[in-house]
Amino acid sequence: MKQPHILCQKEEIAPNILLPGDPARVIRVAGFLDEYREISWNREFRTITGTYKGMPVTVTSTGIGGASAAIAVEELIQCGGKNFIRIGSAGAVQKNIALGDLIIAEGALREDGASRMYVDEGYPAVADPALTLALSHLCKIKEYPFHQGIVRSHDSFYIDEEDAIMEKWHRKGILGSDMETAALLTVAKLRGVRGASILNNVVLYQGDLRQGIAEYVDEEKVTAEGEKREIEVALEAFCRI
Ligand SMILES: O=P(O)(O)O[C@H]1O[C@H](CO)[C@@H](O)[C@H]1O
Ligand SMILES: O=c1cc[nH]c(=O)[nH]1
Repeated sequence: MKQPHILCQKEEIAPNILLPGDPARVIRVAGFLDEYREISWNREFRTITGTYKGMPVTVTSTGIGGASAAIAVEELIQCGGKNFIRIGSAGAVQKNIALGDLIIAEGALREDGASRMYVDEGYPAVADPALTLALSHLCKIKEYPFHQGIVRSHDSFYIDEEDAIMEKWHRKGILGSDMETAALLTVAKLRGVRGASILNNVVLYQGDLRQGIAEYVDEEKVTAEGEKREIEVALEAFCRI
């Protein structure tokens, strides 16, 4: 049976799945694969399945926010998905994180609505240790600048209190801000699959949010390179678990 939002069924989906937010990133991942075929594209959910160094892999875009990310993950699990790595973009919450640096989430603050509908806030959103270790090990070997720790996932970009919230989490050592990591890690843990997240920094701490994201969309050099690195590292991580 085809899943109602992602429009995929069991035999079309690999156990190892990359989750970008943006459907355009799906096709940029395709460039790293030996071969691939497009399975479906419905709403924000674009899915391809192919192989990387002979290993089957699926890539599905989750759209913006925890609500759509949770739908994608739930339906992909129904199709046989077992290991999930988000390959996202984020804004830095620390000054030492440069554009294009990678942020590996050990866990996520749950400031999103979707994960809180699943379970109380006290339940931690924790990344799978094996996938996370593989991601950081690969960044080290390749000498890609990366930072590892807690990220914050939220639901609303342009709220009046944004600067004050970032300042608060800056003081607590949070590394970056995105919108889907918490939902992915929470749903993955509740459903007994592996979830991890690696993020490409596209906005400097206290930098201009609109400008950072616009430059990333225009494939500005440093953040485009960060994206290539997170894709490469995530694909390699699947080969090591
Ligand atoms: O680039 P993606 O993976 O979509 O990630 C980030 O970018 C979007 C906002 O610009 C949000 O989805 C946020 O989490
Ligand atoms: O600052 C940012 C940049 C990308 N995505 C976010 O959620 N926040």
